[in-house]
Amino acid sequence: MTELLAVERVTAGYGESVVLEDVSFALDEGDSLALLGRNGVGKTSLLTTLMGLTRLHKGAIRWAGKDIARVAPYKRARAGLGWVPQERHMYPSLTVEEHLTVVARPGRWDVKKIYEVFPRLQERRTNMGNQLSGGEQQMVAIARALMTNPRMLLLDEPMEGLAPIIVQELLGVIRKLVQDEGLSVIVVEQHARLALSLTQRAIVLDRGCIVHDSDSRELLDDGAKLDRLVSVA
Ligand SMILES: Nc1ncnc2c1ncn2[C@@H]1O[C@H](COP(=O)(O)OP(=O)(O)OP(=O)(O)O)[C@@H](O)[C@H]1O
Repeated sequence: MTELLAVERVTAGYGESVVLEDVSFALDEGDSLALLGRNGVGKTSLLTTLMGLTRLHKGAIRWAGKDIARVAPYKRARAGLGWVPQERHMYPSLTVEEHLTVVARPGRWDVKKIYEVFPRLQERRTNMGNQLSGGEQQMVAIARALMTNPRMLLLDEPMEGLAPIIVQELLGVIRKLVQDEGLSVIVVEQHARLALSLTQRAIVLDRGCIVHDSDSRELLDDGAKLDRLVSVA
């Protein structure tokens, strides 16, 4: 497999403050990673560092073989990093379909394919951004990122605040993207077991450092260790 993303000894933060320290990992095309850890350990900051939205103090970030440490966020998005932020960012004046078409870039993901994977969005295609449930908004946020035809999707707590039945529906969709479509993903999730069930590999952060890196299966099978690593004391 070809290396898609390499994070090498990255130390990053906000201004002078450091929230990620000496973080290293690499992912190949098609890999799926669960990024776990307690609140405030730096999971979101790792995603925003990949997008170029924090200050990189030290280290290197390589994307498809190129150093992107000094590349602007919009160019990283254009190069194939599809970020789905926690806040979802719906526009009340745009319909579901307009949310999708305004960001469309050429590639295998188009509105037709989106509706095959998210039939619920087809049903809601003429609804405005403020006429959607939380789960539907999350689906639009993911679908919108897919419309840019990314090579990797960065999902920041996609299940947050959603009812269990919607979590199951969304889980099915993300599983389809990872397993059937072979899309590379990094999933930040408080629901650690759900994230582990979706991915091949897991990294756990604690206070900005990687404290665990293994197959997702291995961590899922060791419940005591998982609880020790991610549960609130
Ligand atoms: N824009 C910012 N400016 C300054 N500090 C920030 C900013 N965003 C986050 N931080 C700090 O960086 C640290 C890591 O936060 P981050 O949101 O990355 O953690 P997290 O693991 O994603 O947490 P959560 O699960 O609560 O979202 C925290 O101490 C937080 O207060």
